[in-house]
Amino acid sequence: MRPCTPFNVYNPRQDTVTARTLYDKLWDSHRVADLADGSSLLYIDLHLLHEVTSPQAFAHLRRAGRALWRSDATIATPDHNVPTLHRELGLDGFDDPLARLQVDTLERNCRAFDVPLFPLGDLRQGIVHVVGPEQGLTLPGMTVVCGDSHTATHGALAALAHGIGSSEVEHVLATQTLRSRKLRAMRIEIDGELPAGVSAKDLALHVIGRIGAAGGSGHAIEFCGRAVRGLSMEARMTLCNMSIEAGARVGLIAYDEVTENYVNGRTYAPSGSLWQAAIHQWRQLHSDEGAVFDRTVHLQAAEVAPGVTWGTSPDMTVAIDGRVPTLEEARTPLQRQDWQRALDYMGLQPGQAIAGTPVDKVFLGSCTNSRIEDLRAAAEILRGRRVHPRIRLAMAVPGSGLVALQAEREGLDQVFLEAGFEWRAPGCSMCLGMNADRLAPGERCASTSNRNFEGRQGRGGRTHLMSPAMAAAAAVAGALVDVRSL
Ligand SMILES: CC(C)[C@H](C(=O)O)[C@@H](O)C(=O)O
Ligand code: SF4
Repeated sequence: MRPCTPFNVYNPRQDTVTARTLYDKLWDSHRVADLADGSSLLYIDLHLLHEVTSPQAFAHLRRAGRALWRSDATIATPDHNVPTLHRELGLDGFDDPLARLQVDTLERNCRAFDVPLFPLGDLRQGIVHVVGPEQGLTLPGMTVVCGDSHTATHGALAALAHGIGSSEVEHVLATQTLRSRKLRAMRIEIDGELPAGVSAKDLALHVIGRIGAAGGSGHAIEFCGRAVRGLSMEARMTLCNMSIEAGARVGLIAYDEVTENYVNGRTYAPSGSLWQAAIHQWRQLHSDEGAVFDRTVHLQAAEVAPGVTWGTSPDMTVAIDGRVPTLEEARTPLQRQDWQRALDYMGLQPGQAIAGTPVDKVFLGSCTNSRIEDLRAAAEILRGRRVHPRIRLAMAVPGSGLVALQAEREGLDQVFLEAGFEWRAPGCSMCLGMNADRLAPGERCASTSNRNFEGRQGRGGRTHLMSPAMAAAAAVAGALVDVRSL
């Protein structure tokens, strides 16, 4: 273990810069001041807002008579509780008065405080973590915050990105800075290549299964190694998105050509000479040779198989050809208790094969897996096939209006509809059931989202997390199945 400071931090009094991690570089370049209690004030480049965690912050600002420090570094879009049907009705399409009030309040606050907004009905509206990178708002080297734990997603672009609480949302709105404590640095190196039919979601579940749901706590994780470099930008977002489910606030991937090609040409990305200047700097966004991490984990990509969760925590995960654990396999009495409770809640028997478990609903969406590549992967499985008659509802919920448009241009919406899926409007939807898209008690769902906690998708609902291809395969088979066997 090494102390985080001062040895690995750029010291302006010295001529030499010691080897730094990517996290060190992002931290150092945003540190405005060191505070007496050991925390630091970080400058925030981009602040993303949604309807659930911003209302109190605006209310407090109003009461204190404060303005926004930089409304142009702030952007908002409603996502968590928007309905995914009848969007042509606007606010009249909401059955839930609280959800309607929150979305209406977001729109009013944005008007009053001059915050750019992608509102309902705008093609750019969508899940905030899909929208930021898609628009080129999230850029390499930035600090990005949002009142939302899955802000870790944006770290895939070599940005320091994490969730903040409502009072911090207020602080950032008023000052464009955040009081932060430096995290420890963890490196997860994934060697080799992912086998055919295995995606970034399977890798994310594998990582969480190995290090545990609290394995990354207190750390900023940097994912590296050949398997990570081989991932597309969208796949990298899936991996970083799930860092929070491994207990880490931050997930990072170094800048490379994949990042550069993804960002180039996006609406808010720099262009011309600014682009040239930007890429010159961005190319430094990697951990230096010899940079020291507090913890390193090595994993082999060849060992990753299509995964599925069996329990009520994302680390209760198993390869699709595996078995639910028996209680005797628990390492501690506490784990045994957790597993017993999870098995009861999920209606599963210890030691049973996970494949073949019948499914009632299928949800394709969420900030983890609702981008165009996710929809393509699912559509590829569904083309020419039908949803099993046992499935009560299979829904595809694109991450943004622009993702939906692209999918429609490629005819993917037709593939979903012909297979028996519903094609819905963008939002968080059944990822957390803050709108009408929910599981009924006891219903079992094959879901591409990121959390399988008790009641997450509706009271008494049972969630199995998996990749888009695996969820599509479950829709066809009416049960959990190995997508490679279809
Ligand atoms: C509502 C919001 C605060 C929450 C989060 O922070 O993650 C949500 O997005 C979630 O996924 O549970
Ligand atoms: S899609 Fe799910 S995980 Fe992502 S921000 Fe929305 S509710 Fe949270």
